Amino acid sequence: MFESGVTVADYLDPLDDDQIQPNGVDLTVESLYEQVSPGRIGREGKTVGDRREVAPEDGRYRLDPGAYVLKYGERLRVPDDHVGFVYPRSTLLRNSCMLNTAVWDAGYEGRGEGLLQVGHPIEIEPGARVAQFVLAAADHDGRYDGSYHGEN
Ligand SMILES: O=c1ccn([C@H]2C[C@H](O)[C@@H](COP(=O)(O)OP(=O)(O)OP(=O)(O)O)O2)c(=O)[nH]1
Repeated sequence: MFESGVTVADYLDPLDDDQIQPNGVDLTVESLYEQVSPGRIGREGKTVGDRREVAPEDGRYRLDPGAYVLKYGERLRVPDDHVGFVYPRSTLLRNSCMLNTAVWDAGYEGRGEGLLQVGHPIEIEPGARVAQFVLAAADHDGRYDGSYHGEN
């Protein structure tokens, strides 16, 4: 079962009431980055490549097609007995863009990141709502204790 937006709101900060949706809570864009050096995924361990922050122009990001790492504006926590998912706002899809996301583990806490893929030039304002976080009831063995715990 998925929790209601009002319940999900208990696990995010900061938050305005207009971010609370029927089935989840909207996430905003805090900052965007272009990756400038390779990362690595080994059988043991991982590294994330270096990044260059994208600067807004006249109060908005003017994004050409490409891949951008997006840092969300809200710090969130995935409570016990739950798993989190982030979905893009459909307006992104309708504008030929996509936000790629992964699983948000029980016990994770932090200001997470996603991959914004821009298929057609788009303008996005810093602080604009771009995604929605939902929480589903779930069994789990242990809690997230990886290197991204408490990030950002
Ligand atoms: O789109 C997402 C999905 C998850 N997370 C956060 C929450 C999650 O609990 C944590 C770690 O995600 P995952 O387990 O997929 O990363 P990993 O590459 O397997 O890292 P680790 O080895 O630390 O588990 O990152 C994000 O920031 N963005």
